[in-house]
Amino acid sequence: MAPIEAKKIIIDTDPGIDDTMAIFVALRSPEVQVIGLTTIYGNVYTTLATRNALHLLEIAGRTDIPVAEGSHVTITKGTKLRIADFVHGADGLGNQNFPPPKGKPIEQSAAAFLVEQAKLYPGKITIVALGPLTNIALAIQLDPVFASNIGQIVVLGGAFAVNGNVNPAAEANIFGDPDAADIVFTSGADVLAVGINVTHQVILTDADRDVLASSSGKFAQYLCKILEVYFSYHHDAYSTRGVYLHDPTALLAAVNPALVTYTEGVVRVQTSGITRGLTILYNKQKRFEEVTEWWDKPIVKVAVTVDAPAVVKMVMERLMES
Ligand SMILES: O=c1[nH]cnc2c1ncn2[C@@H]1O[C@H](CO)[C@@H](O)[C@H]1O
Repeated sequence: MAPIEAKKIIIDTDPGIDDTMAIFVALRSPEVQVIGLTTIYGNVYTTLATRNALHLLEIAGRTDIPVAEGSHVTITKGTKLRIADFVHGADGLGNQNFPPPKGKPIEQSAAAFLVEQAKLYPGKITIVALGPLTNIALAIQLDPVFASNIGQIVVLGGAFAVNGNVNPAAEANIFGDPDAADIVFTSGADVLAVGINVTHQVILTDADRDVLASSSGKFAQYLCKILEVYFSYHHDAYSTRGVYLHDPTALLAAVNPALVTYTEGVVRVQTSGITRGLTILYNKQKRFEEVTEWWDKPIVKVAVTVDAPAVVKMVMERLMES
């Protein structure tokens, strides 16, 4: 039997402590081949996201993987960005003051890289989008066939029928660029949204962190250095005893789709007002009298359940390998 070809993935990322976990888990997942990282603002500004992405690949010994720098502004050229340094530390990596990386990003922009790779491997590439969706929306605008060329876009974002984490309406990645998110959700691409309604079920506990700390694995050791800021933020902001594994859950949904179940419908994003960033899924159960903003838009997938113990187990096992 021919060996199963590893799924090609590009991680669009704003590292970020949980981004770091997701990137490391991806590099330890034989089911996928990471063919590039593209960077975006969110947890940090884009320049720092690029620096951190290069640094993480150097830590992992994977400088063969290209990093393409993404947009510094929103899709509407907005420069007033919301940066979650209070969740990840000022450097995005738990205030560790790591030395600057030796490597450089490639010349191509993130959007151009995404377009090129989707053309090279039509239907074969999965984008795992861990930050605001500006780069993906730019790729959609750059190339009219990008949405059909791309295999799947797994979006870590949205708060479907639950409160957000920026405010009661909005989840951070969608709030970061709601216009871009609406472009992606209505593009016709195969989109799977993994929202915080799902990722808030996946918790790495204080006890799990102790187990990680006892591992001599390179990734486990590195993570234990940077996790403190993420844990203390969660202890202050939520009453959970542990941290949410947002980005690793989305990544593992791409690695093994059987870890989540999903429903299908049309997703629109509120782009203005007090509910800016709100994600609303129309489940197609009612035929409305009126023509709505949802009616003629393509269907996407929205995750509804996750096998949380399996996700935590995979994250732990893969991070603890030496
Ligand atoms: O409270 C928060 N505010 C802003 N960003 C957050 C918060 N909690 C987690 N994240 C970051 O945003 C994504 C999930 O929404 C995750 O990538 C996480 O790192």
